[in-house]
Amino acid sequence: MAVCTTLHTAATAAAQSLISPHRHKQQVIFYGNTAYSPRGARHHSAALVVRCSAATGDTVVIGLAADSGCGKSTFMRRLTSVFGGAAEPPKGGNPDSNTLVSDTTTVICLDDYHSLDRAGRKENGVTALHPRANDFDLMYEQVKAIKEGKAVHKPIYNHVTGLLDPPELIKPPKILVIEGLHPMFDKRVRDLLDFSIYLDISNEVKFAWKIQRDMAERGHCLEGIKASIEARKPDFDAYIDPQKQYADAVIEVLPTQLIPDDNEGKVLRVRLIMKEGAKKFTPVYLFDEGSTISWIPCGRKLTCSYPGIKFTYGPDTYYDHDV
Ligand SMILES: Nc1ncnc2c1ncn2[C@@H]1O[C@H](COP(=O)(O)OP(=O)(O)OP(=O)(O)O)[C@@H](O)[C@H]1O
Ligand SMILES: O=C(CO)[C@H](O)[C@H](O)COP(=O)(O)O
Repeated sequence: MAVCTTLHTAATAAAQSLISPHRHKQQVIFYGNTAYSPRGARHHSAALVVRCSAATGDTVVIGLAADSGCGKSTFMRRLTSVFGGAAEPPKGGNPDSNTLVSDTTTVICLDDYHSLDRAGRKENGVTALHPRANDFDLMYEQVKAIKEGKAVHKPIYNHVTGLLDPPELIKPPKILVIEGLHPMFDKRVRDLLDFSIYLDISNEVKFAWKIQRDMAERGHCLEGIKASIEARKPDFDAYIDPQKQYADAVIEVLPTQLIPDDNEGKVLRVRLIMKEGAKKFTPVYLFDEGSTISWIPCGRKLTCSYPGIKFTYGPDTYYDHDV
């Protein structure tokens, strides 16, 4: 249950509240000469702002799953800015904290629930993707507590040292995002999620992104990155990839089909797969439900080799459910 307030910038006195059956919080801004309130009332030359917050005050929890180097941080930065405010590490805390806090949203990285540090994983011959290297009991207890409005002391996995650092305090935000390798792996944690997203990046694209990032920013050599990708593959297939069947939305990023024999990888094919009947969210469409758009630039006018754009919509099935 959410309480929503609509505010009209050209009619400041006109503010009204409504109760929505959806519990998630959102701010929707409609611009234009004519704006419609959710009840259908008409307002001219106004910007309509709808602000919703949970009537019960509990935290909305979003899960974002993907393999390392698949764009979780990049996607999160965009998402938190959509929810409001710039996301920053907790002030005065551990400089190597993986947490990001904004006005509305706290993003915690599930790497913080590694139960084995870098040396421990090496000793036990397991990768960070293996369930044995992660503490799902603590993950469940802490996400549940935050969802119920309680602060927790969450551990920190330090990616610089490879060690487990002293915990940091996480206060319950309006929106909690848990991002990492396993947000949908443990059923107890999965059941706490109000919405879940899986970034499904094809191998070709994943390798290109990871190689470029790890060489430029993390000082790894090409051979080392390739070896690490190979070593993680069996655990990725066993423990990470299967989570996509549970996601409310899957974003697939694949090589383009618009450029024959493309090896630059700059143009990508993206498929947004949305589960039908997700309880708390309505589907979104690139243009409009059911529409397909194709744009081919005129070769005589353009000197570049861009292949154009295609937006295609269609119903499908994915892991036995309608999408
Ligand atoms: N949407 C995108 N389009 C193009 N490149 C992208 C996109 N998202 C991510 N990348 C590239 O992939 C690299 C890895 O992305 P990012 O650091 O967000 O991944 P990550 O999943 O958070 O990784 P890790 O878990 O290892 O920290 C980035 O440096 C960026 O160059
Ligand atoms: O898959 C990963 C998620 O980010 C990391 O490899 C894992 O967290 C271990 O980190 P590091 O390589 O820094 O020891």
